[in-house]
Amino acid sequence: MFLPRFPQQAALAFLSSHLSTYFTPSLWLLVSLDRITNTHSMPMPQPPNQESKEQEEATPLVFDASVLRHQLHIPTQFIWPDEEKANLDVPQLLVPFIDLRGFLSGDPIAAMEASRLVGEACQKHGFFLVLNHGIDRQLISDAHLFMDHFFELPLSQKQRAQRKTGEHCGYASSFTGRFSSKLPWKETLSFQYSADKNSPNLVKDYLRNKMGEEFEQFGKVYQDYCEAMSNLSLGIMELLGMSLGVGKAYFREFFEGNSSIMRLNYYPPCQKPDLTLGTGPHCDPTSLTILHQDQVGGLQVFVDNEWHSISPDFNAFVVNIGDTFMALSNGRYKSCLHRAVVNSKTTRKSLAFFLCPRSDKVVSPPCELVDNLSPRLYPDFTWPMLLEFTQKHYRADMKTLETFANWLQRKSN
Ligand SMILES: C=C1C[C@]23C[C@@]1(O)CC[C@H]2[C@@]12CCC[C@@](C)(C(=O)O1)[C@H]2[C@@H]3C(=O)O
Ligand SMILES: O=C(O)CCC(=O)C(=O)O
Ligand SMILES: [Fe+2]
Repeated sequence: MFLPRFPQQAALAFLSSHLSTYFTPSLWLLVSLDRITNTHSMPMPQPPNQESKEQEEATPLVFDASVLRHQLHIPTQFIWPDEEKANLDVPQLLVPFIDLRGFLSGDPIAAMEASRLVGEACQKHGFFLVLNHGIDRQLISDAHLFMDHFFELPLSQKQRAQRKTGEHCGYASSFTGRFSSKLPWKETLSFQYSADKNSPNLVKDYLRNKMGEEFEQFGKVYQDYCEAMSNLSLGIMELLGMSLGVGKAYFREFFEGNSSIMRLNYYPPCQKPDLTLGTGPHCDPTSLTILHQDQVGGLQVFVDNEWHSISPDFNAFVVNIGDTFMALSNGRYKSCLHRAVVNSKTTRKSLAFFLCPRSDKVVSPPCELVDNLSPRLYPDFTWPMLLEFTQKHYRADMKTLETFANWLQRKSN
């Protein structure tokens, strides 16, 4: 159900998010509030008529999964055009499983082999999996468990951390405030992480301040998780540096003190998964993404003109190159289009750590990667400049850096 902000319906929206705690799903089905408001009669499933469609399109929306899941028809704003619609049955992507055990224990031969595999995958599509990464299993399980606690809260409580217009952190139920079509079927909670020694508790403090004292433990889990992700990404930066022939210290040092973004993606079941998308096609504008998906599956990557899936594996992290690293490698390594599909039965969760350089770092490739045969592809920039661009221009193709470069050029004229 959509919760338009007309006075009478706003009251119902409020009621719905509060009463959901006490009403069982079967009761909800009987007391379908929108049907009562629109027709003053008990619900009879019907296709949306023109009038209700127009009303739906004209009013701001709230994505409340606890209510939406009982709707027979999903709102048009979530229906993707035919050429972009999800295909749930796609071939698997061949991605290397990179065993980090030897590298992490200091074995130089294992490090060479791991960097070779990483380099190969990054030239093809920029996706690979890491195993034996050294991250505590309990920490990963806790990070998933605390996601359930958060997203199962009534909407009004999650909205304590509401993402505001122009900001990229906080709680967002879909992108209802930002876009009016092709909306993703998901809720997210995003926050900033800093590896700077002067901000040791950024995540913990942010979550406690937004959500209240009782979220102390919640904050601690994600503070620890981000720290673990930051360390793992610095290790991967060593492998990337070796594979590009600039030495293992180069990118590691570049990302020390990183100022990154953590995002919890929560995809409720959708009654029409073939019409919707959990996350629309995009390239990550950030540097490196380390993703942990639960056992449900839904991540797809566009390679060789076709969507491919990456199956979930609790023991593995999915790593992908983002646009910022593509620029740092002077285009040698690919930032690849990907998306997430949803399903009709099970909620899906993923934890995404987006590595970003400290805000004052200039993104410029090392001189070893620039010569007559490989001239500079992108201008110098800082991460906050690219972030400003992606917040103002939604992109669903692989040309973000080119369009960003033109935008920078126009801005400087
Ligand atoms: C649809 C989008 C949301 C996003 C920007 C983008 O155009 C593509 C990726 C998304 C992402 C992922 C990492 C964090 C984030 C802030 C970013 O820079 O790129 C988000 C953007 C967002 O949520 O606004
Ligand atoms: O949930 C997923 O599998 C992918 C999410 C994603 O691509 C993102 O958050 O940028
Ligand atoms: Fe992504």
